[in-house]
Amino acid sequence: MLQRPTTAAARIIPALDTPDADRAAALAAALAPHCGPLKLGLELFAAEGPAAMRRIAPLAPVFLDLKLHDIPNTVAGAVRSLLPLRPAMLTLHAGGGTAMLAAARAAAEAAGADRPILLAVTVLTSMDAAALAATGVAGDPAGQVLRLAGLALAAGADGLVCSPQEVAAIRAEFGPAPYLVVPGVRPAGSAAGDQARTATPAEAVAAGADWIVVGRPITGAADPVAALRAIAGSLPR
Ligand SMILES: O=c1ccn([C@@H]2O[C@H](COP(=O)(O)O)[C@@H](O)[C@H]2O)c(=O)[nH]1
Repeated sequence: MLQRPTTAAARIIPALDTPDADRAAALAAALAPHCGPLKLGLELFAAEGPAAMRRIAPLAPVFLDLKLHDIPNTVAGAVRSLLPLRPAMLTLHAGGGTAMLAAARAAAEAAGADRPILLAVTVLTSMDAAALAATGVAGDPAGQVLRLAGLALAAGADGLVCSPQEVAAIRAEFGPAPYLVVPGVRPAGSAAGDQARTATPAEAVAAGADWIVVGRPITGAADPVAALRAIAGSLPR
């Protein structure tokens, strides 16, 4: 399994959110020497499929962010189908429940010591309290994040995806063991876009994030490598 990062730059996971495999590969080649894993998500996988993964994987460990969410048998099958691509990290929705997460873990075990880190997505960072309430979950998103975190870790998830605003509470409740991967980070002055629960990269790492996921602030910059390096330079040592 992938080890925790030991340098500031290695904490940064750029999100290669584009439907264009050539653009993703060019970004990956430029960014890989200056960052940690590279994130391949739904936009690129839906457009280009496993071929995109095969192009990116030689450059860096790949965080395959497909957010699996289906009945246990189907998710276990999807995990088995993805294992030959050798993702370093793989996401599932914690809301899929205990049986789904346990089935994913059992399927991933087939890859032995090289299996991907299984990350349970708690509450999407684009959701605020009102958006969450509209789904029938009243109250502060942090309460639901902690509830899903406990369920997911007990079911066999290795770590969690959460917003920077819940990192400290998760560390206080679950300690140092779970891998925490944190999107929704925004350098000071950059646009939040559709992200609702944000903080700066430095705040996320200071709170206890292992990795931060950064998409548009890097990929939308005139000089993505310079943007990435500026974020790395802002992180606590
Ligand atoms: O709760 C979540 C889970 C995943 N993501 C993903 O992270 C990146 C963030 O991109 P930005 O451009 O920096 O907003 C994106 O690929 C999402 O799919 C998330 O944002 N929140």
